[in-house]
Amino acid sequence: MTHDGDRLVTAEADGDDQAVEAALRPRSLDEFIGQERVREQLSLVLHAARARGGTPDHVLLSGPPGLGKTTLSMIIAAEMGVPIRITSGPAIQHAGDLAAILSSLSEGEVLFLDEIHRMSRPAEEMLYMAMEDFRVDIIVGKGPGATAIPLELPPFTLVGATTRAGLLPPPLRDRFGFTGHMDFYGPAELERVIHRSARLLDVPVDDDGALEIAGRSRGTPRIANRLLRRVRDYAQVRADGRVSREIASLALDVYEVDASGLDRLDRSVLHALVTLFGGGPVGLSTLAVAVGEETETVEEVAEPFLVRSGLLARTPRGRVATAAAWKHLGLVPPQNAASGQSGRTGQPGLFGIGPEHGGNPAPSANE
Ligand SMILES: Nc1ncnc2c1ncn2[C@@H]1O[C@H](COP(=O)(O)OP(=O)(O)OP(=O)(O)O)[C@@H](O)[C@H]1O
Ligand SMILES: [Mg+2]
Repeated sequence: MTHDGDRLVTAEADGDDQAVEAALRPRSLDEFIGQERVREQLSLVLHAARARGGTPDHVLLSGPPGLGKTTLSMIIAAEMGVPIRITSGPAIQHAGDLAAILSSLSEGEVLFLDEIHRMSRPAEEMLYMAMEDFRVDIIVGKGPGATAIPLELPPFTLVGATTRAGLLPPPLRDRFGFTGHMDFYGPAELERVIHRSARLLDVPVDDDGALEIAGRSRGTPRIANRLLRRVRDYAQVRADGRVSREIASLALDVYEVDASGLDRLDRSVLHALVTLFGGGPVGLSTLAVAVGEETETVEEVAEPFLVRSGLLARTPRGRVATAAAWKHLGLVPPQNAASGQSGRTGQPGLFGIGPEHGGNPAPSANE
C-alpha cells in the first residue's frame, strides 16, 4: 500500500522537509512570492494597524497544504515586530489548554493556530470570547458550586490556518477580520520560488531547469522545494552540479515524477482506468483492486490531483478518464471520451455507489 508520506509529490510536510523549510521560508511580505491578492490585502491590514499603533485584526488563512499558510503567519509577526506563539487545533484537547496559552500571551503577540478546524468544541467556544472581548472565563470547581472567574487578556492577533475553511463553524469564521484564500501557484511563480530556494541552497539552476521543476510541482511551493533537493542530488552525483532542463528532467524521471507532476500511483490509476476499463465509468473499489491499492489510497491520495488536472472525473456512475488522460498516456482517446469539464461539475462518486463495471465494453489491452 502506498502511504502519502512516502511520495515525493505529496503536498503534506514530511519529516525531511521540516528543517529545510525553516531555512527556505520567506521572512517578509516582499519576499513572499505570488498570492498577489492575499499579499496586498494583508499588507493593508498590517500597515493600517501599525499606523494606528494597534494590533491587527484576527486573520484566517485557508488553502491546500504547502502553499505558505505557516510562512505567512510568521511573516505577520515579523512585519509587526512581535513574537509568535505556535500551536494547533489537535494540540488543544481541553478548554484549559487554550486558557493556559491565552493567559500567557504578551501584548500584541501573534497566536498561530494551525488546523484550527480540528479544535475541540469547548476550546472553540472559549476562543470566541477571547477573540471578541479579549477575555476568558476560567471555570473553577464543579457542579452547583462552580464559578466563572473572568480573566482579561492582552490584545493579541489570532492567525488561524485551515485546509478546510468549509468545516469552520460560522461563528468562528465571522470573528476573523480578514480571510486570505490561498490558491495553487502558476509555473512562473513556482519558477521564482525555485530560483529563490536554489540561491539559498547554493545550487546553480538555469531558467529552463527551474521551469522544468516548476511544471512537475503541482502548483505547490513545498513540492517545488522538495523536487529541487532531489534534482540537486542528481546534479551533484551524475553531473557537474548545475541544474539545466535536461538534468532536471532526467533526475525527476528517476523519481518517477512525470512532466505534469504525476507519479507512479497516479499513472497506474489512469493506466488501469484506460486500458482495463476502456476509460470507465468504473466503480472506485474495482479500480482500486485493479491497481492493487486500498480504495482510500486511490480516492484520497491519487484522485484529487487527477481531478484537479482534468484527467479523471468522478461521476455518479463511477470514475471516468477524460480525453486528456488518454493523451497523457500517449493513447488516442475514443470518440466518446469525457471532455474533462465533467470532473468539475459531476457529482463526486461515493463508496460503493455506481456500477462496479464500466458501461463501455472494455477493449482490454493486455500488455
Ligand atoms: N509564496 C512563497 N514563496 C516562497 N516560498 C514559499 C511560499 N509559500 C510557501 N513557500 C515554501 O513552501 C514551504 C511550505 O510552506 P508552508 O509551511 O508555509 O505551507 P502551509 O500552507 O503552512 O502548509 P500546511 O497546510 O501543510 O501547514 C515552506 O518551506 C516555504 O518556504
Ligand atoms: Mg503549515
